[in-house]
Amino acid sequence: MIQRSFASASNKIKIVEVGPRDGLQNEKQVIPSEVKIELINKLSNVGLTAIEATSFVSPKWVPQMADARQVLTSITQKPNISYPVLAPNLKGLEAAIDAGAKEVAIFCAASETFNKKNTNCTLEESMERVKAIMDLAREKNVQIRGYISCVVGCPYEGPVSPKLVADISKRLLDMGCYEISLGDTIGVGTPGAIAKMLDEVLKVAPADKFAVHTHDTYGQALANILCSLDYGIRTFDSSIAGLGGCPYAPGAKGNVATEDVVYMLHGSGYDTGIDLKELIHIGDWISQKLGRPTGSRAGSALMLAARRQQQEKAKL
Ligand SMILES: CC(C)(COP(=O)([O-])OP(=O)([O-])OC[C@H]1O[C@@H](n2cnc3c(N)ncnc32)[C@H](O)[C@@H]1OP(=O)([O-])[O-])[C@@H](O)C(=O)NCCC(=O)NCCSC(=O)C[C@@](C)(O)CC(=O)[O-]
Repeated sequence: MIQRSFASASNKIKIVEVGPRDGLQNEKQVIPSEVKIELINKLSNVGLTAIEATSFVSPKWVPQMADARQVLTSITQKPNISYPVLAPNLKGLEAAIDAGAKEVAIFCAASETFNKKNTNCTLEESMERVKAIMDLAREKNVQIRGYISCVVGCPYEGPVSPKLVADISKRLLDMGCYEISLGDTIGVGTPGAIAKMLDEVLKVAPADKFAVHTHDTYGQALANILCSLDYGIRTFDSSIAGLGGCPYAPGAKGNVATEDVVYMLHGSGYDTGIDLKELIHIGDWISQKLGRPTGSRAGSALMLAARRQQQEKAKL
């Protein structure tokens, strides 16, 4: 049974657009840096306030992100938008700062096996890395966002304990993360599982300290966002055209599509500040660049309607 007692929170929603990073990191084809840069510049014009730009991770582990410095230093950064980047260790943080990053996201998983596969270390070693990152970040005035992967299920270990997710959240917040993004990395979560996880997590900090990051592998992403809204969560990660999938989560589908999230939220009376009409054109553009149909249902339907309208106009 889903608890609905937090439904009175604000109707303002923050979307963290993760397409340029989470969306593209797992693409097998080489994506030119210019395309990534153009994607971020286009996304900077639709009302988004946070666009995750790239990751400063080992290029041996994630070759697609090898151009992190070029991307971050070439985009046109707008003053009202943050452009966080991922860093798994001190080396990544130093490189990110050197390229001008003002916000960095660290990541770990609520599963030892996933943590090892993704970052080649145990959860405790991840915590040590985060501590080292925090010390330098504080000195350099860089904001740190924390990701926890596998918050309801792990591809290697199965269901994950909500208590463990709450414990890791508390440790990351205590170390200085300004927000924790709770990742359903493989999209196995249902509203029931998300509710159980949030019941525990919200014992350690209020809802405004958390974001929810969903993948749509089982078609549950929008339902999980709706459930999280009931718990007072107001920040959601999503990816243009539903791009994405973690390289260390076999079979995981893309992130929930930003167009679908915005369509649902606007239709339900929430305010994202995002221009959906502009957004769907970017989804269409990047899908054409990647040579495949968009992963957004709303994007696809709205583009079709827009094209029909254009054809009707041309006939007149
Ligand atoms: C953490 C490591 C580096 C450990 O990997 P390792 O092999 O144990 O690292 P190492 O310290 O032994 O170094 C190996 C090589 O990598 C280099 N190296 C070391 N660090 C860096 C760095 N920062 N940037 C660039 N290069 C680096 C280092 O210099 C060395 O180079 P070599 O001497 O062999 O030429 C590796 O496992 C790694 O990069 N992992 C990242 C994996 C990744 O990016 N996964 C996807 C992001 S997480 C995700 O998508 C989930 C999320 C966030 O979206 C939420 C969700 O949905 O759950």
